[in-house]
Formats: sequence, structure tokens, C-alpha cells
Amino acid sequence: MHFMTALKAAWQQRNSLLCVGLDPDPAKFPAHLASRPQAIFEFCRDIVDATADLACAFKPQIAYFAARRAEDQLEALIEHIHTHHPAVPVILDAKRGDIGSTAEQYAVEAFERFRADAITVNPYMGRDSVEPYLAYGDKGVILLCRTSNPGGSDLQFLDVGAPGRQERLYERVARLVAEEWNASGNCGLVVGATFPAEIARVRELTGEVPLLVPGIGAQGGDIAATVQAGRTMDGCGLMINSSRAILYAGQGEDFAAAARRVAQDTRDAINACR
Ligand SMILES: O=C(O)c1cc(=O)[nH]c(=O)n1[C@@H]1O[C@H](COP(=O)(O)O)[C@@H](O)[C@H]1O
Repeated sequence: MHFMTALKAAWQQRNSLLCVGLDPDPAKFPAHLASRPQAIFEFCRDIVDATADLACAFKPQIAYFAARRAEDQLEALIEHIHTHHPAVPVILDAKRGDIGSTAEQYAVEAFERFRADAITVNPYMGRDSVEPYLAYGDKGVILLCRTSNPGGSDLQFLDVGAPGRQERLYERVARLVAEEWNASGNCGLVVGATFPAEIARVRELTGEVPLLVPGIGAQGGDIAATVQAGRTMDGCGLMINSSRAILYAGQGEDFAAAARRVAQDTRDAINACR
């Protein structure tokens, strides 16, 4: 199924704009999991099973798996999501960016090895570096635009407009994606919840393009401001990600139930503003 079709169905059927981020850090796992060889998979699986009905997407962050030689556990996790929660699309957060020939390999890795439904991509090497992902017309390509971190302003806020016409770099990315790269309707953009004014600007520039919005929860972004700035006319258009605030809500054997409570509260807080 086309990523956008799956995402729209998940928004509607689950009545949720919440993306549950899967950033498994064994140092923060409950003690009973610590010594288990498949701890990363088991931790994420339990979070997934406890939150799937509350989520419009899952977003595993590849670095947390690769850093611990646990790519096999990432494969198993995505397989688990597809098998047990097929209505919830999987966004592989890899933020790839490289020349076309290398990008082809990253696209194979994301879509054929890991079987992700979408991937995050860094667009700052230009169109040819993104084309190998766009060629998978039914997969989502979610491009960094205005990132949530403080240093995002160092480059993304530079004025690249013609003389007398200010245009920030992130605005150029948003415009390029909306006007040129999204010919197959499979693009999304990343805009941090920590910058609601820029969410509103990106929404203004891109019409209905879905926005992945990290930065609520641990990074302190404002839910109401995010939703008001980024929702589309039908009250959707957003995948609002929270990772650590959900994953590490509890420290004991009932960690998944604690994660569910925070996920539910977050989904409800988002819905209250739609
Ligand atoms: O692409 C991303 O997901 C992303 C972009 C961005 O601008 N900021 C950002 O925090 N992220 C990711 O979103 C997640 C945020 O995690 P928490 O701050 O724990 O909710 C991490 O996996 C980040 O890598």
C-alpha cells in the first residue's frame, strides 16, 4: 500500500496524529531486560504492542540499533509491526544523504532490507541525492526541513533569497519539495515542534504535505502551538513524534503499561487541539 494511503487511513481509523518514536537505549531499560540477548527487540516489541492502537506511525531510529550491532533486531521489530499491526506505517529514521549511487544502496537498505514504509532523508545534497528514494513511488520520503535542534538555525535560517526577497534555506527546501520533488505525492517534511512559527510557514508553503514533527515531550515543544500551526483543513496532516517521554515513562516490569499511559495522554492532548 502507498505510504500516504496507509498514513491517512491510520489518522482516520486510530483518530491519532501521534508517532511513537523507537529510540531504544539499553542504559535506560528496566533491570529485568538488561541481560537478555534480544533486549532491544523485546523492549521495542512490548512498547509497540502497548501503543499500536494509539499511533498513526512508528519511527525506529536506526542509530540506536546499529550502535549495538542490533540491525537484526531492527529487522525483526519491523517484521513484528507489519505482521501484528499492519495498519501502522513504519518510518525508518535514518536521515540519509549522499550521492545518487550510494543513495541507491541506502534506499535498498531501508525499503528492501528493513521493509520500512518511509524514510527520513537529508535533502541538503540536492535533488539527485534524493531521487533514488523518490523512485520507490509507494514509499514515503520525509525530508529534513526545519529541524528541532537549536543548531538547526545555523544553516536552515540562512537567507538564500534573491536580492530584496528574503527566503530562508528551510523555506526553499519546503518550496522545492512541494513544487518539484513531490510529483508522485510521496514526500513529507520534518519540522521541529520547538519552532511553531516555522511549522506554520511550512504549512503555508506546502499545502497538504504531511509534516513529521519531533520535539514534543523530552525536547519541550508545545503541543497546542504545534497542532494549531501545522494541521491541515481536515485536522490531520501531522505525525507528531515523541520518543523518550513515552519509552522511559516507567522503569519497572510494567514499563509498557506506563508507556501506554503517556502515549494515550499525548494523543488526547493532541486531539484536544485539532
Ligand atoms: O527526523 C527526526 O525524527 C528528527 C528530526 C529533528 O529535527 N529532531 C529530532 O529530534 N528528530 C528525531 O526525533 C526523535 C526525538 O526524540 P525525543 O526527543 O526523545 O522525543 C529522535 O529520534 C530524533 O533523532
